Amino acid sequence: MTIENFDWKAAEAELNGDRAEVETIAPDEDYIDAAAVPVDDAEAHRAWNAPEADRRAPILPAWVLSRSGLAAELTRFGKLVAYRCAYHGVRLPLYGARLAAWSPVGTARVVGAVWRWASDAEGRPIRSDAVTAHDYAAYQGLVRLRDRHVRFRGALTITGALGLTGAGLYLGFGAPDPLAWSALGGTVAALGLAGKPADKPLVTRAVVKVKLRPLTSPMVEKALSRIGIAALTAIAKGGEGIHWPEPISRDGSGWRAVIDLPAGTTAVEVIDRRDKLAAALARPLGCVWPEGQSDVHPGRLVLWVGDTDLADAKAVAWPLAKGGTVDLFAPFPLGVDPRGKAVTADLMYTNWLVGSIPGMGKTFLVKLPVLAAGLDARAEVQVFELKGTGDLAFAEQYATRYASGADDEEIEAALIALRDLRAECKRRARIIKGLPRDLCPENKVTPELASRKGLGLHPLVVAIDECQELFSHPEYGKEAAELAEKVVKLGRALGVILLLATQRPDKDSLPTGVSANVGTRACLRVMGQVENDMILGTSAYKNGIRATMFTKRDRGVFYLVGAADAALIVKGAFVDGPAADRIAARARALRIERGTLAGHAAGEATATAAAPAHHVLDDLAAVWPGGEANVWNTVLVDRLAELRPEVYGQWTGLADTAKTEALTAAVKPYGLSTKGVGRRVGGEVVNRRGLNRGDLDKAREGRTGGR
Ligand SMILES: Nc1ncnc2c1ncn2[C@@H]1O[C@H](COP(=O)(O)OP(=O)(O)OP(=O)(O)O)[C@@H](O)[C@H]1O
Repeated sequence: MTIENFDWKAAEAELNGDRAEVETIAPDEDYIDAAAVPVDDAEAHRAWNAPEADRRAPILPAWVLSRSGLAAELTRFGKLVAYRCAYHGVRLPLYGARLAAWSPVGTARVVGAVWRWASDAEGRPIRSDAVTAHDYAAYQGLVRLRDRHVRFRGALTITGALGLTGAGLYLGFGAPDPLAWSALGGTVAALGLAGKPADKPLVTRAVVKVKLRPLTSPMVEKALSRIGIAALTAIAKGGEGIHWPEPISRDGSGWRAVIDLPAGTTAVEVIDRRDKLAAALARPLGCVWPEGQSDVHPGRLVLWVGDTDLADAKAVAWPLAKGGTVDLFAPFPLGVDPRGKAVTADLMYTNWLVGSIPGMGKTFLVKLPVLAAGLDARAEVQVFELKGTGDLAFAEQYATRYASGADDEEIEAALIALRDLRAECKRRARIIKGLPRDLCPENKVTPELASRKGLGLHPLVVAIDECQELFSHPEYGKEAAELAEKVVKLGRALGVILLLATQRPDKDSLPTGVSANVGTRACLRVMGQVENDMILGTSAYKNGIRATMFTKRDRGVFYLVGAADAALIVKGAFVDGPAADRIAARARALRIERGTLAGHAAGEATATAAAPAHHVLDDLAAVWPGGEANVWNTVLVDRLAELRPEVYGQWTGLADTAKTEALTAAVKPYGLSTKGVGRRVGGEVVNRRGLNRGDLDKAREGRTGGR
């Protein structure tokens, strides 16, 4: 059966098992095709056991669950109260003057009201009626009633007046000043209020409420039909409509609408016209955030419309600014999404790339992982800020290497660091290879291995801000690019993390081998597709992940790719200079306590030449003569000197006893001690101090004393 003459009613009846009479339409002769296959197979429909997928709505809105969301609401309320107090506070003299001006009228009104009450004025019309009706008996009764009222009320009024006069005299002549003035102020205010003209307000309004309308489906449909996408424009003319898989709901400080666009229209097309959508919804651009949900299908659009412009939102506080430490093997806080929900990111097992045009908050963003690494006492941090403004100078307090400047000297320091990083990667790879499977099941650094002092597998985070200065350097650029690519590819699993930030993401300034292999990408505002894809990854732009849509006002706002399954829009936490210094001081204290403050932070000169990373225990294992259980120290010292003359060469000139003592002292901090080892030399047994291979292996596994 072809699509055109498919009988839905018949098929539905058949699917429902109804045996109703169904009229069959004979297919047009022209369409008869012996080999035709039914497009909609009722049998297959019936047999298909569709998997059930529950979509559960959250029990509580996301902002209630997020500390930052809640804090944002409370702060907004607090600020409103403070603003109102300030607004009315400065107008108090004006309000006082108004009350004073109205108080004579108020006095007249109060006196008049009391007079009318005391003289029983309200009974006057009834008494007049009795006179007019010549009803003398009723009149006499009313007059008696009036006389009783007047006597009683008159007495009360006179007593009240005397009381007030007495109080006035006391306040005027005997009372303490504050009481007298308060009473005067209160009386004038009360009389002023009594005399206030009905059409004149005492206070002017501090906050004129602009009532935002909730987001409704007709509003969204109308807006979508006006953004210039043919299939959406056709909705208004009766074309295929959009579908609503979920009701429009409150989400954080905004509305969230989930929309299935007409068949063949993608969310990316709408994202591309975000400005037009904002105009059609009559909301500021920073309030309108369309996103795709490509894991469902490319036509699924999630439209979030905030109450306030993200660019106007207050700077986001960093939860670790006031206290706390970080475990780099768990995510650390980075900022909030447009809904106010906290966003976290990982630093372990993933390298970072941050990019944007100048002045959008790149360095502020780099601060966060650098500070987070600082707050993990195990981590070693190296910082190279190649702009020379000292934006990351806080890290000097705990970084083992630090350089700030755009001159060859600083650029070379970064290159040397990369060389050392490659050597460090090799060393770590060798150590990890040598570790037993149960200690290192996945051939990568685990939190336990990173915490073991002495193994040298601690997290090593190296940040290079304005890395384009290094990669585009005529002399060092090529080597740096090769090294960075190797480190990015190999270091991840070994706990060596590279954090690169650039304001010029093109292929000369950011080697493609590096940009293609980075796991976490953050892109603040960029101007074009090429830069966007350089930072966020190939096809990001095509898939609607476009940092080009951020405006000049969106400082600190970025697309984050790689931290979660989907790309996220994030407003980064804001840590200013003094706050960064305070956090860095905490990072330094953590290292002092752990005994790992070293390098630049400890006042040591930063390595200017590539000093290969090494460890005496690893070196001993490397030079150990094959098949020997016990080896003399003297033999080992000679072999070590051959392996690393620059380190152990100083021992070669020593006498045998001195050599033995030097090695004994060098291994002692790691719990390894020498013992007597007998060897037959020229037919005689010679006893000297030496090491045992089993002891060495044990010491390598659980050694202490280093980082
Ligand atoms: N998360 C943020 N929230 C609010 N404002 C921010 C945020 N991050 C940065 N800014 C603002 O943006 C300005 C520029 O930031 P930053 O110096 O990090 O820019 P940059 O991209 O590194 O610039 P350049 O490339 O010139 O160094 C800062 O002075 C700050 O006021």
